[in-house]
Amino acid sequence: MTATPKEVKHQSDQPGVDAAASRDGHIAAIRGGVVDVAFDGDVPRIHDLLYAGDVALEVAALIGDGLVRAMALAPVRGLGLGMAVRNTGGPITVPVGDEVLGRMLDVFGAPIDGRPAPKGAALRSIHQAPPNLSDRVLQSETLETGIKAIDLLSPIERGGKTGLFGGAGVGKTVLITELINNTVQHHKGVSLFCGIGERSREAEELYRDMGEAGVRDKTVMLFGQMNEAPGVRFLIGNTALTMAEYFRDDKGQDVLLLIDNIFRFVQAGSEVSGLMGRMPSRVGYQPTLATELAALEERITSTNKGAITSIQAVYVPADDFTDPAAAHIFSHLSASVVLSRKRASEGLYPAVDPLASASVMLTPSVVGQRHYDIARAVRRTLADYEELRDIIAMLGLEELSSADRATVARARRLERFLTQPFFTTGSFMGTTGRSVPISDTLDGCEHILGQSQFDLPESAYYMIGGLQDLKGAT
Ligand SMILES: Nc1ncnc2c1ncn2[C@@H]1O[C@H](COP(=O)(O)OP(=O)(O)OP(=O)(O)O)[C@@H](O)[C@H]1O
Repeated sequence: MTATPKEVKHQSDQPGVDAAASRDGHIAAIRGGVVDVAFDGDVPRIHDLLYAGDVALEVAALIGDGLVRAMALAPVRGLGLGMAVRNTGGPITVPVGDEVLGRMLDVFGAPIDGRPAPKGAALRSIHQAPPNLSDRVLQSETLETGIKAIDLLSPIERGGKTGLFGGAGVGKTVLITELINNTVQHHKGVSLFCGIGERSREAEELYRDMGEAGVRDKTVMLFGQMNEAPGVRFLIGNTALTMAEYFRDDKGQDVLLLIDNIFRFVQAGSEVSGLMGRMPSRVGYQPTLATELAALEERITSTNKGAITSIQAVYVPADDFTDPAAAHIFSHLSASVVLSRKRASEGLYPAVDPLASASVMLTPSVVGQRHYDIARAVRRTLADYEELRDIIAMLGLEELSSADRATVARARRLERFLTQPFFTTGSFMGTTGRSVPISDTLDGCEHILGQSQFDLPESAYYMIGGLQDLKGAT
């Protein structure tokens, strides 16, 4: 490693280049969001922050002969070959502490909410090692969300990582916003929202929603959205983790970390990798996909000082769950809520696929025997119904045995009972949201599973809260 002097001296020794102190270099090549910089004196280290004018660059590879390859963290418009580049001599640092609460910040921890920069906060490098294995703790407690399908079939682990998987437009963002609405208010510690590569307007909407819900002052919002350079989308997760780690390690607080959308982090890594000249691997992804993802995901853990509970939306390209990005993300999670296009197309929101969603929490020792048995019975009934669907399509419902007909009646009511109106969609659905305690969800499912004849039509079970709402329908 090269020691770099703290002060930057400017001296002109090249025509057209105004700064060439031992720490300064000049642009040798520009390829999209990747810039090669040549240094005559000290060569920067990996992760050092460089500036070409006011465009920030982060060193990603050392090529040799004084040449480094860096990711641009802003549009490279205006940069030219030979332009002077200044090495700051250290990595990106961001403010950490209570000063960032209630703020909307970018990858540098700089404000994007129009208010002055957080003052007096300590600065910390965004690149940190994950905690030692011996410091990690596993918890066996669930985080109740009030969303029936999730609490019943894929309970979220407190201090664990949950993924919300789904293709385009099946309701990931709506679900994560509802989870914020239902959990942030009751959460005792702080919450961090990290927006990666999604629409910029969603950031603005969320900021307003948080203000309206009165939870903004215990929340930090970080955004590297789709209009930003791939380098920003790649690093914003590290910025969020650095702030989360401060609350966990220095303040001993519990942190709720919501990420929308972790797939965009992988995608940004693949954009950068292509520009860096690495050969693509499976399905065109970067060869370093697994290590890049692990470097980020391994930092999201709970230690004996505090817990980080994370909920991550995962875009699944072309609804293909075998996609390497989706498969790798999956391997880091303790619960996965899978959203299905078929359910969304039938209006069964939230479009949770009851057979594909799973959680390590769904064991009798954690959720209790009754919950476990009901969840299994619900799955079995829905799986049986899936098998009967083809027969019904070919021969009609009348050809089924009376036992099978009862299964179909139960399954169709369960499917509808597991839908629920959301608070966050109230404005366009014209309904008020419902948060359902798990005890009501269990009672409702148990009731449906125990019947073979139903007085009420299927539609009575659609978009309600607990069974009390059903009584209202009679
Ligand atoms: N719980 C719900 N209740 C009613 N409508 C919903 C619900 N969830 C999703 N929708 C409908 O589906 C649309 C898409 O949802 P959303 O934007 O959350 O999808 P997404 O999976 O995040 O999509 P993208 O991948 O494009 O970001 C919403 O605008 C809404 O019309």
